[in-house]
Amino acid sequence: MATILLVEDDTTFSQLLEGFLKKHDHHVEVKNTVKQGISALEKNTYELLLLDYRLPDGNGLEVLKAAREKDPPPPAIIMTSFNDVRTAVKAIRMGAFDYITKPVNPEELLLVLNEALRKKEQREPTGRAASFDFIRGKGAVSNKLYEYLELVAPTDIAVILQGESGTGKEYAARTIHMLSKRAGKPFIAIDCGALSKELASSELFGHVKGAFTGALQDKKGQFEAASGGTLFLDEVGNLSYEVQVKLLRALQEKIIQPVGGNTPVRTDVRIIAATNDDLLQNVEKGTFREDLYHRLNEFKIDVPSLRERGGSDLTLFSNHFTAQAAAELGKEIKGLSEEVREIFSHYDWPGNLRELRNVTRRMVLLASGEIAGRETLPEEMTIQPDQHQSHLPPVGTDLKSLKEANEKEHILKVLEETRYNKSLAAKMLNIDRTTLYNKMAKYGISL
Ligand SMILES: Nc1ncnc2c1ncn2[C@@H]1O[C@H](COP(=O)(O)OP(=O)(O)OP(=O)(O)O)[C@@H](O)[C@H]1O
Repeated sequence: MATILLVEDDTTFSQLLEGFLKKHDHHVEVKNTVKQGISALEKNTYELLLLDYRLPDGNGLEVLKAAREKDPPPPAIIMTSFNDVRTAVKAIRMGAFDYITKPVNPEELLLVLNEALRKKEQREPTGRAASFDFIRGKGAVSNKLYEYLELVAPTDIAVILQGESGTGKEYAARTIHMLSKRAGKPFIAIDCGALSKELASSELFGHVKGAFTGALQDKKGQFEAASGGTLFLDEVGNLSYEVQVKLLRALQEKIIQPVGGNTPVRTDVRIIAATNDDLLQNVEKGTFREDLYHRLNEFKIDVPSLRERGGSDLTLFSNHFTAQAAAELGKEIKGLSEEVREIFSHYDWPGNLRELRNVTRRMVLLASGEIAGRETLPEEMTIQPDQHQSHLPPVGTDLKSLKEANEKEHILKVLEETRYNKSLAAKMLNIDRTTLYNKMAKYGISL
């Protein structure tokens, strides 16, 4: 049983959810606005947050931000529409545990919720690396990734894993740990994006009683908890300058100093850092210390996006996630239909493996036969570009309309040529992805 804060403005839906969660022995408190959500967080402690993205006075990310001030910050799940998957990706970067797309399927929610609560427990100090199903992939790009993981694993060098959200950086870090001589010791993952400036030092290095208001007793930090093992710093670019200085010292001198304490403590941890951003750019912008960058960057591994992994990996991963969801949900699903595979191959997966896992899990939940078909896909994934064309007003004869019609036609052509790989299409069109998305929205192309 967990105490859950649900922030959702649709009252009918929130009542339904509340009833459903209560039936599963959870205690639920419902708030309808960002303001109410933040004020509830100030007064009470919750084990999990369930946040609607669009709220009348703002969005769920604002509540998420306020939750980072809590020690420890509770895991949060964002509920969002499929079209807002990019927002969800942003939420994950800000420390959300996961997202689910609306309309929310209660069984799916329960699954994600239990996973979040389980993971919360695992993250408590001294947790060993939990067993996990790591799929290597079989395309050339995936082989290269695994080769690098194997190569660095037996050493003690610091590693930066760079890749888009949901590409499997934490999984890659766990793999390095499991293949290393530290495998028998703890693997501790810290989501630096989820820590406030104030809490980050105490979370990493610990504190002594009385160090600040609320420090009621000595607390060991994660450096000590991971002793002999591996510390995974996710979204390392989010650490404040002050914490970066302390981290550098910990890495260089292998000693840490708990907040408010005078006695240095020796540490022995291997650091693996992950980032979505190009940290070097952050160095140039002055938001990330250059000396720390070099210290962390003893070896850098690019974790490929799902688009880059190629079709055979897409099949491999979707089979894996389908089987995984079928086992978890006790359903007899054998696979996905050919039509679904075709749609998958045209979609560009901005949320990468996490999004593929979420989409397949939902499909397994909704499927009634042995094969999950097109009808179980989120509707937005099944719209063809030519369907949009028929909805558009007829092309005018003025120059502006002609130019736009040409532009639209050209974008569609390039999208087709690239099999709807939007990154590649943007490259070919010599525009950035955001511009391409804007133009697609303008012309009603939404594959
Ligand atoms: N190699 C893999 N084999 C099987 N599943 C994987 C693998 N990599 C990732 N996944 C799945 O994708 C999900 C997201 O992976 P992970 O959390 O490692 O991504 P990430 O890159 O660290 O994300 P973020 O940047 O948002 O922190 C995992 O929970 C898991 O379900």
